Amino acid sequence: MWSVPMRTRFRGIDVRDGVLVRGPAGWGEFSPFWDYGVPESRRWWAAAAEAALTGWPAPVRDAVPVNVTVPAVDADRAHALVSASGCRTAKVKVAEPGQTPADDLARVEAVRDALGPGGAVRVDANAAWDVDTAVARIRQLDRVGLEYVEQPCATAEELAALRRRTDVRIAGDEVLRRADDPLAVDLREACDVVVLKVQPLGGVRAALRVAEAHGLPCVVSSALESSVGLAAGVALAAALPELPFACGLATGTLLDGDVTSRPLLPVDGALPVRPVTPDRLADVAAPPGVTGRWADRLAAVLAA
Ligand SMILES: O=C(O)CCC(=O)C1=CC=C[C@@H](O)[C@@H]1C(=O)O
Ligand SMILES: [Mg+2]
Repeated sequence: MWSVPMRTRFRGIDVRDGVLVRGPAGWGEFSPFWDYGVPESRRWWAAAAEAALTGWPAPVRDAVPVNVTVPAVDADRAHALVSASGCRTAKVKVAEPGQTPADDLARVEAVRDALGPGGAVRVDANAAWDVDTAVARIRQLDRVGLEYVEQPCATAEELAALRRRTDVRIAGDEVLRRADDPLAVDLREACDVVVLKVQPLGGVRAALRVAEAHGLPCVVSSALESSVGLAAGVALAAALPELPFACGLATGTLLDGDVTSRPLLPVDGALPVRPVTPDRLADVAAPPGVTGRWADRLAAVLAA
């Protein structure tokens, strides 16, 4: 069990932790967020089991372009993060609690300034808006030119209603990864892009099936994993027949530490497709109380 502080609070999280498992095919990660219950966490376990027992399909590319992920920080910090990243695409968190529309606009403008006109800016609202609010906010943020807006509203019906009222592409994230059956959600009118996350979808092969079922362009993004979990995301991105957009897999830079001495961090806006060996487990070992909570959680997921 590992535990690492976040450099910046993200999604209300200050510390990220999880379980690594080793099997004949390699290492897998099980790290559902603490607010996720047992039924939802089963798919996260399936992803870890796949990595450890079976491994992943063969890659069709040897590098994966990635976006820098910009938390809900002030405009100056956002500018510095993007400038330091080496990435040509940035994903900016908007509509977070405590942030005003003016804060969001200032952050997005700073990111556009850091990237220059040739870069791509996307935003993620994590389902915070109703349709009318989304129309208004997207119109305002699109002043800088948006590549897409990720999960502006909660449901597929709302996304479809919004999509009829905006020219900016809509990407679906929670609508898929938190669905009871991600294969069965009807996204035809709702989305232009689907966001695939390996653990929430139950593994690399399961995510490839989701991609095939929806037939839309895909972006692979992380669940804020250690480099062991990120490697599964890279494997998915490397196995997709087409990869038209940068992926959200550069989140290693949000963690203040990692399970390996060779973390998966972006170089020139891309991650290499390569195995990750967790050789720093002793340095990032979770404290005893946290280890006990993970053991209980794993037992509950395996029991049912
Ligand atoms: O997509 C990225 O750039 C990084 C990953 C990321 O943003 C997320 C990871 C995990 C939980 C989420 O709140 C968040 C997202 O909503 O996409
Ligand atoms: Mg998202």
